[in-house]
Amino acid sequence: MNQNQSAAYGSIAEVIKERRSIKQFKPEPLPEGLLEELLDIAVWAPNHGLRQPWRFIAFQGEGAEFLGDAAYSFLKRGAADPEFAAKRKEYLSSIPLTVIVVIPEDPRQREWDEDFAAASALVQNFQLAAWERGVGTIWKTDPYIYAPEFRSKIGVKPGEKVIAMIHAGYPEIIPASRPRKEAAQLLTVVDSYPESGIVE
Ligand SMILES: Cc1cc2nc3c(=O)[nH]c(=O)nc-3n(C[C@H](O)[C@H](O)[C@H](O)COP(=O)(O)O)c2cc1C
Repeated sequence: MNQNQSAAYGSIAEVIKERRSIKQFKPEPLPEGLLEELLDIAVWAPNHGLRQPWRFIAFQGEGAEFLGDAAYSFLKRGAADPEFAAKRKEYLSSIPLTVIVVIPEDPRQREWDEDFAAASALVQNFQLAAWERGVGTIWKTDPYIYAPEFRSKIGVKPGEKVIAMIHAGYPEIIPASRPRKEAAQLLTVVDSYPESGIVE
């Protein structure tokens, strides 16, 4: 990477710190091809054995309406407030783009953990690449992603794990950032041989 390239969009550190989770989006759709462009960046996430365990299901346009209806049939059946269910349906239907990220469930614990971690890195890559282009996202894990009926309606296969539902679009409102703990409060540095033989 040369200096000109790095100056084009701001540093990685800036993009990481300035990205915010966006809940309110402008109605305009994202440009054609942007979804594929963002995914082609996101898939450069580290992943063990280059298993690339993920696949994606995207909803936009009338697809967003379908997604809203699928969530509504789940929400209205539960104890949830009917007004909440209707509002959620309307909200989901209005989101310019929703991407579902899934991985196969792996009966081997290590591979399963690795694939989950790799797909999480992919989701963050997607969010950062989007933010760099002025597109807001939010990573959602709403309860319906665990509901068999909702999952099968939206094309998630048995034996697949939903890692994220990513909503995306141009931000209507960018919320203020909430501070993070300083690393110094969380960090244990071992820079001498522990006398007890154990890191305290
Ligand atoms: C695994 C995961 C699941 C999340 N699920 C939700 C969710 O279901 N609803 C929600 O409002 N935000 C969700 N978020 C977004 C967080 O609430 C958000 O990242 C956090 O409030 C910090 O805000 P920021 O991203 O703007 O810094 C999720 C984030 C992660 C990493």
